[in-house]
Amino acid sequence: MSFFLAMMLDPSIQAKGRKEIDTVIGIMTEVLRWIPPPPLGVSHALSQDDVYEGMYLPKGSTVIPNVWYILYFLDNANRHDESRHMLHDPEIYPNPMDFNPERYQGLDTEMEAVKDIVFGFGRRACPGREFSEGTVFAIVATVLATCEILPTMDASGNAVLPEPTHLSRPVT
Ligand code: HEM
Repeated sequence: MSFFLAMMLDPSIQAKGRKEIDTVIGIMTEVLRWIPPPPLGVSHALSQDDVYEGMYLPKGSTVIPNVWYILYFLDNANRHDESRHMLHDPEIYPNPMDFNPERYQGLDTEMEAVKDIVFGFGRRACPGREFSEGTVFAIVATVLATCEILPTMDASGNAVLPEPTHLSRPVT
């Protein structure tokens, strides 16, 4: 849904994706960063006592990863040394609520860093990641190649653009 919303709001990105297949991965990554499907990841219970940034966390605590605004250490030397980054950190992703696939400049390291967060981390990271990436890529590429995503029109023929607002709670 985020993909269709983004394409409707900016037809120029849609046109670029249609023309240059290389940009599809950037579009796909930006869909995942812009509105991460699990904005608070998946919560876990600590199996042993832990300390995070000087805070003592006893065994059994529930930990909720704030993927939207998470603090995350990257060991990739090609990226920001010892940086912490979040999917909506304005220092890493300027104007984070703008949908801008060009922010990755086509660099795999930049795009992988987003997916390393969206799909969770450590031993319980999403086992469906590769499957999802392949499926989303196929859907995005096929839709862009065969369809034009347009907004609805009012009685006078003016485009009615949806407001990109989001709920701050889970939807059941
Ligand atoms: C865009 C699509 C998807 C996203 C963003 C996503 C994201 C996630 C996240 C954040 C977790 C929790 C990781 C953690 O605990 O740190 C997770 C777990 C999991 N995902 Fe996905 N997922 C996606 C699609 C799928 C698909 C298609 C499958 C199966 C075919 C799948 C199967 C699972 C399973 C089985 C777990 C639990 C792993 C465990 O607890 O050991 N996911 N996913």
